Amino acid sequence: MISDDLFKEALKVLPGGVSSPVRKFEPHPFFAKKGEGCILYDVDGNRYIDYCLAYGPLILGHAPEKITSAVCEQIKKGSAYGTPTKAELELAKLVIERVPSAEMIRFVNSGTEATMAAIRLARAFTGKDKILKFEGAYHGAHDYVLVKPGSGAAAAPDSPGIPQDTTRNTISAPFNDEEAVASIIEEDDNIAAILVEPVMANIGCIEPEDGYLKFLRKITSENGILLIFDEVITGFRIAPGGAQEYYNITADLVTYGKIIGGGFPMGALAGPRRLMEHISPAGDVYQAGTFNGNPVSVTAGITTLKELTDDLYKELNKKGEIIRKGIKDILEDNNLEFYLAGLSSMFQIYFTQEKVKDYTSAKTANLEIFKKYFHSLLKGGVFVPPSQFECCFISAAHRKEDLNMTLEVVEESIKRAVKQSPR
Ligand SMILES: Cc1ncc(COP(=O)(O)O)c(C=O)c1O
Ligand SMILES: NCC(=O)CCC(=O)O
Repeated sequence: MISDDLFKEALKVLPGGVSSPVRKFEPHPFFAKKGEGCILYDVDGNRYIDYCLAYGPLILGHAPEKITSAVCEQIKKGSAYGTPTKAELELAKLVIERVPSAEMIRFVNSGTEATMAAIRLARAFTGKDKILKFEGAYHGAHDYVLVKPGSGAAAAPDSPGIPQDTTRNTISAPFNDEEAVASIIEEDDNIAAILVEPVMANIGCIEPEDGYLKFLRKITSENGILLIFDEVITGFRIAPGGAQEYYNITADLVTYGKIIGGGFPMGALAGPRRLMEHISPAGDVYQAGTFNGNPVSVTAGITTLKELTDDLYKELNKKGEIIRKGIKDILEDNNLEFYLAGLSSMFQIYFTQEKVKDYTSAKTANLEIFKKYFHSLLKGGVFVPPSQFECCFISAAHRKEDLNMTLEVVEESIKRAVKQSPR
């Protein structure tokens, strides 16, 4: 059966034909058959150089041999125990080695669970109710954070089904705007935490302006507010110690997901002992899960972190530079002033001439051009997330030839998309 037929079948049994809204695009998504290195194959016989990489976790590419064999060995010994394991202790230590601010860690099953637990802990610790997040930031699909969210939820914001009593405790501010945050804090002494994606990667890829994270650190410390870095995307991607290391800022709590599970379901919440010891059963802030610290995910996480050496990060950064320099040249050669964003092994082109620094400027992007660009890339054998408001990722498995081939397809696709779209 080909993707077209499978999608028709899927629509009958899966809401929207998919298991997560970001996966849907017109006329229908392709159905994946297998992934190998940086290549994703579909059931229709196509192959794509993959820059979606399952939305970020696959930093080593699809099915890396070391992970596959470690995981297979683990599965033979059991897939869940409901008891502690030596492996989760090993992963905890590996994270703590890389992330100096982390003295303790709680493993959960997703980024969503991690931010939910972080918020609960922050509220319990500070005795305050509200959280401040940023417009266009996505922290998962739970009630506390679906206020002006990014990613797929940007198209359908403020989901029905969330009590106003919940969302009234979530304030959002424009990113990279010091005054907005300062005035909210001045007027409200009931803020438990600022929750921030240090690099906003769910509305494309927006870096913090110079000094912005430092400002957040200072204003939170001065006002008894916890600073939570949501590093579900940046964690173990932009540096071994994530955005805390990259920008040299120490957050109070950090949430992880994606890469930490080595391509398997996992999230985590990490921080100093003084905070983490409030989590049950050490403390009374309840957090639990049947699959927390699942040995299969933990094994994949350990194997992945061990592969992520300084040399590998250098290589990944170099690949990011090749792609970004290549796209910059394409834009210049064609007299196009679109905004190119990215760092390390992350990138996105915004089809706008504005400098993108927050949700409002990101929203000036021409989505018609993006759609044409996306479909043209797909036709040329390059898969990126199907939304202007997601980020593209590069893996250790992408080779120079893949990057060069990609740049050819990108050039053709940008030209075609612009030509076909009235501006
Ligand atoms: C920054 C950030 N936080 C949290 C999440 C939620 O993670 P998950 O999809 O694993 O629940 C995501 C997912 O994309 C994310 O990008
Ligand atoms: N950047 C948004 C995501 O990664 C979400 C993935 C999903 O829900 O499938």
